[in-house]
Amino acid sequence: MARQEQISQIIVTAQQMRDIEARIFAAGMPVAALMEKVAGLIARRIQDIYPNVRQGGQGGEGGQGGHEVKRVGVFVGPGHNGGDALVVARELHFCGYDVKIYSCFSKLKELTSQHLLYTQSLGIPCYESIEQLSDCDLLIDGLFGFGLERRLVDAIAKAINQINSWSKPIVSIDLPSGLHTDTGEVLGTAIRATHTFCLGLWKLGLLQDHALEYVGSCELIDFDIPLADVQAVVGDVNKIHRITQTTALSTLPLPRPAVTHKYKEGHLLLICGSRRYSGGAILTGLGARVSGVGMLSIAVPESLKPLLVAQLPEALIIGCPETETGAIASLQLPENTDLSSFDAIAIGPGLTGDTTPIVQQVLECDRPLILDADALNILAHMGTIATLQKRQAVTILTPHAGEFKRLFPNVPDPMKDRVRAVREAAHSCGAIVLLKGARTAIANSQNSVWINPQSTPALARGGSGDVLTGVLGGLLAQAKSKHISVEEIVATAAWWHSQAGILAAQERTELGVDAFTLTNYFIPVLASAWKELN
Ligand SMILES: NC(=O)C1=CN([C@@H]2O[C@H](COP(=O)(O)OP(=O)(O)OC[C@H]3O[C@@H](n4cnc5c(N)ncnc54)[C@H](OP(=O)(O)O)[C@@H]3O)[C@@H](O)[C@H]2O)[C@@H](O)CC1
Ligand SMILES: Nc1ncnc2c1ncn2[C@@H]1O[C@H](COP(=O)(O)OP(=O)(O)O)[C@@H](O)[C@H]1O
Ligand SMILES: [K+]
Repeated sequence: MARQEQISQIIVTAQQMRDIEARIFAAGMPVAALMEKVAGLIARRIQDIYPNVRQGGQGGEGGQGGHEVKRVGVFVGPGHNGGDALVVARELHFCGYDVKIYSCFSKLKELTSQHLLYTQSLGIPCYESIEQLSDCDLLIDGLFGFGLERRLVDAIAKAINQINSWSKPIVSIDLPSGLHTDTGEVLGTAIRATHTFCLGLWKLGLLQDHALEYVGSCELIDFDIPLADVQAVVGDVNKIHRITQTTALSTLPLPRPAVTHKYKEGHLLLICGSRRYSGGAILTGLGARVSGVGMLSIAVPESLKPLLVAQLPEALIIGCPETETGAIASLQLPENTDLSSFDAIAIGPGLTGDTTPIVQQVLECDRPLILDADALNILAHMGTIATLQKRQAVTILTPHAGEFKRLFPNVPDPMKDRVRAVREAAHSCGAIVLLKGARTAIANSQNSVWINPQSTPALARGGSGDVLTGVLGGLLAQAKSKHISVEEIVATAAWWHSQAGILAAQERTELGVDAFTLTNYFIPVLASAWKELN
């Protein structure tokens, strides 16, 4: 696998980044040389996106003409994030931008202090009041990077709030100042960046939901960290993986073997729907359809059968006896079939809370199982950890934050640190847990985590989770004879779902992605990614 791809799949904490940095320095790389290299890359990227108006705007984002600027304001903090910013300031000055610096710290790290002296010798003005930078067209945030651990208060907090109030484009170096590098938590206040140039390796905090309002569009500035150093620090356990197109495509059941048949390509059973929530069953079925699964059976209350047959003519619709409320009363599988006949089972969407015996029965079977929606709430009532401890086969839970809290009342609040929460949850119950959100996070019981780095708020709509359950079920069923880890399959389903949402939103705006429409975008996304690969 190409180096760039390997780097793009890694996510680190602040401590891991410090350890990696220490190895590079111990091997002989001078600190100043590394700063020079990194900041040079940042300066070049800034010139691409924000070309200097004096040079007639030759560059531009992606070379197509960017946002021209003349005056650049650079905010300099006390550590090496400030040092990076000063090197950027100097380079932009030499490229003809009008650069002004703000720095209000009495004590700077040695290297940062030297760079400040040199910029002053070049005649680049440095101010202690941010007001002097209010007329700039572009702002560079080099206040704090991964060294920030304490809350921002007093003058610096006030300055950041004021900078945000100007509504100017802001480029943050490494991460928006004020965000915690690991949790993405706002430490008092934080810069609201337009672009974040993350240095070297993806920092975990940038991939946490509550950081998203602050990070703007993120890109990685690769500065050739040796993979051996990364591997030595990150290791293979407790790893945090960033899901990419490459990992997703390598997991999908493509190409198919030339000689195969429908049962070899997986038999999925969906158990879903009720008289009240019939749509959930349809959407889950349509999700399963796009996965390409060989055989699809869907157990629904008898009264829903005609509806499901009309929507999914290729599926075997199993009409089950229903309760007075129109929920499935008992699973009435076809003759010669029991739950062990299926390669995977997904249960939950639209079931209602009246199906506890069904959920219990399914939990007792030895098939790979996905629990979603109402099945999760029923599991929470049964006692998540005690119930799941009895299971031998793979279990996947796909809660949103509300369901998550009901399932795992003793795990720290996912609103604060979703990655820690999902990790502790998976560890405590032995299942694979997919915590839905803007940056869906998946953990297994061995503390490994996968984060889906791109998505769209267009997916924040009723029914889009049902589609995910169907897709995931279909992929899981197809994986039966292939040596693909279940975690990778779950990660791939999350990636595919988001990419379908992104494509749909590009074509139809963020308001045009209802769950039914979403199902039409899975195959176009896959077709273009597959074409790119081959
Ligand atoms: N690793 C790499 O590969 C590379 C790293 N590089 C760059 O180094 C950056 C990390 O640099 P860093 O370690 O110097 O920390 P940084 O984030 O600048 O700030 C820490 C300073 O802030 C201070 N401080 C903290 N809290 C505070 C508060 N609430 N209020 C006020 N002050 C507070 C704290 O002071 P102290 O705690 O001692 O009081 C300390 O001095 C990294 O993000 C990247 O940009 C590149 O140059 C090359 C490649
Ligand atoms: N802001 C967002 N950005 C990206 N994806 C989102 C956002 N909000 C929700 N989603 C995704 O939309 C889906 C919603 O699922 P869920 O809440 O279970 O809905 P439902 O049960 O109605 O189908 C999840 O896959 C989730 O990750
Ligand atoms: K910063």
